[in-house]
Amino acid sequence: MSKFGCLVMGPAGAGKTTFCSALITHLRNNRRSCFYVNLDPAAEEFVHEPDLDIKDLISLEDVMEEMGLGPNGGLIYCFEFLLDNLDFISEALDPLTEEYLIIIDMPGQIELYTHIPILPALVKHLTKTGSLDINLCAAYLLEATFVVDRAKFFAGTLSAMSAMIMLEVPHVNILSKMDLVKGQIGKRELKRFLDPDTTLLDDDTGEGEDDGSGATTDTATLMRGASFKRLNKAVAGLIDSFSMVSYLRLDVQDEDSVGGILSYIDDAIQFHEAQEPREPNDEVEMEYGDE
Ligand SMILES: Nc1nc2c(ncn2[C@@H]2O[C@H](COP(=O)(O)OP(=O)(O)OP(=O)(O)O)[C@@H](O)[C@H]2O)c(=O)[nH]1
Repeated sequence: MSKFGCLVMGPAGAGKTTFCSALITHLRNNRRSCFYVNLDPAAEEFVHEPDLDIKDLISLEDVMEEMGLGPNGGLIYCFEFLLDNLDFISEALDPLTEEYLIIIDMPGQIELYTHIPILPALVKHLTKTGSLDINLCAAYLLEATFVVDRAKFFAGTLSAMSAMIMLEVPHVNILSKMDLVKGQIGKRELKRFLDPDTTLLDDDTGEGEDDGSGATTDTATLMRGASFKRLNKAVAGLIDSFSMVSYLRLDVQDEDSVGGILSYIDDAIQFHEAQEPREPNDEVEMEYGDE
């Protein structure tokens, strides 16, 4: 029996749970079934109650208290415990038919996506034949407000790429909270972030703006000096060579935006084998300010 799922990832506060909730509302409005899995052992509040919640297996609060661990060490302990108890997931997901979209809400600790091999082990269990065999798409969220700080945006893009490389499942990148940049960035400029234009890293004037507070803004946070320029160039080359990096725009208040992203996720899942991904962002349809 085929199963379909979406693993929702991204840094802390990127809007993962809000996106899951918008997806569930959209699916229900369109009479589609979904099964919501919360894998964040610290998450407390949900618009839609999870159908499966890691907290019923282990809670971060208990781990921190009983093991004397901090929040990050505690989270890793929770995931190691989950990997030792994968039946908790299998037993819940096994009976689901292909009518369901399984939505998996992940925690935001960046370590999970970059340098600990816990996620690949989990994804392997979810996707490989012989276990659950779910056709899985990863959705990686990055906050649209990062576009005002290019160094931050490209660092976020590198972490999205890291997750992409580590998991080896169909992957969509999403710029979340588009409402927060509406009216602040022109269409042409926005397009340079949606299909990351690495010359943005060269646009640094080298001076930065000093607002008199001792802090500097925007381009001032980019690295400078000859060695930093070389590093920026190497990062740009790496992102350029990875031609699949592009972002979809998410505005959770806009039903069409949520529906559009769902259709990319559906496509990524269904046509993974066809190797003919759609080209996102050929047109920027929504208005996000004047040129
Ligand atoms: N303006 C705006 N705020 C949003 C949007 N999505 C989420 N938020 C807010 O951003 C904050 C974090 O949202 P969450 O959905 O909890 O983010 P998360 O990625 O699940 O957070 P963690 O699980 O803690 O990593 C909340 O205060 C949300 O209300 C959005 O599209 N627009």
